[in-house]
Amino acid sequence: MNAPLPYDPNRLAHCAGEIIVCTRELAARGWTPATSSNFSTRIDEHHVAITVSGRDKGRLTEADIMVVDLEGQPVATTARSSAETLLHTQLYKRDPGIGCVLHTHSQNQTVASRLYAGNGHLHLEGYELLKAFPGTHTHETELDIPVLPNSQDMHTLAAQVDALLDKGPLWGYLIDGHGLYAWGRDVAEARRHLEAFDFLLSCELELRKLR
Ligand SMILES: CSC[C@@H](O)[C@@H](O)C(=O)COP(=O)(O)O
Ligand SMILES: [Zn+2]
Repeated sequence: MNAPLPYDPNRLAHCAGEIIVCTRELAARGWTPATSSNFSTRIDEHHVAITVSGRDKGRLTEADIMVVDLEGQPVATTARSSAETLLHTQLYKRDPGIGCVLHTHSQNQTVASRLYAGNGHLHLEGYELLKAFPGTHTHETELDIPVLPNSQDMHTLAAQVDALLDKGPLWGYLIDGHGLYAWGRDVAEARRHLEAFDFLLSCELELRKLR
């Protein structure tokens, strides 16, 4: 077996700090109930900092962040990474420009995923906030958020995500009864996408109630 490639511990400390701050803020909004959700950032070409499985995401410390390689294998630790590690590493592996992946279980995300699972996607158009996504300069834009069937088999989910990514650019997807994945070049961009998706979902849910 080859020795694991080294990574810069200072870069890991930086990544862990970013994950901890971002995750605490999202947890404070109630988007990570009951230890759900997982978060990662890219350390370098070969390594990713990711949350340890099962930790309370509102109370993360550096000990709750570990390193995996792009195959999702732990590096220099016996800790167990997120059960959904593959859904993070598949994105880093496919696109070197991706620097951060955020997954949350907010009520908006979960309810919307249930309502639109039958359609396979939720259609958005006419919202100013669509400009939060790269390459979008007007509210006169259409965007479909895919909704995948849930599975406990990450290879099944990852294959469906790969098929979506083969079709064109994507910044996030819902999983039925589960939550939302969103990503970006760095933590700030991934978070902008996550917040935009959640806000747009909340608008669609509210409109459905009022109609
Ligand atoms: C606590 S139920 C949620 C989990 O099954 C899972 O969906 C999740 O988001 C968190 O899993 P984790 O292994 O802690 O990363
Ligand atoms: Zn989850």
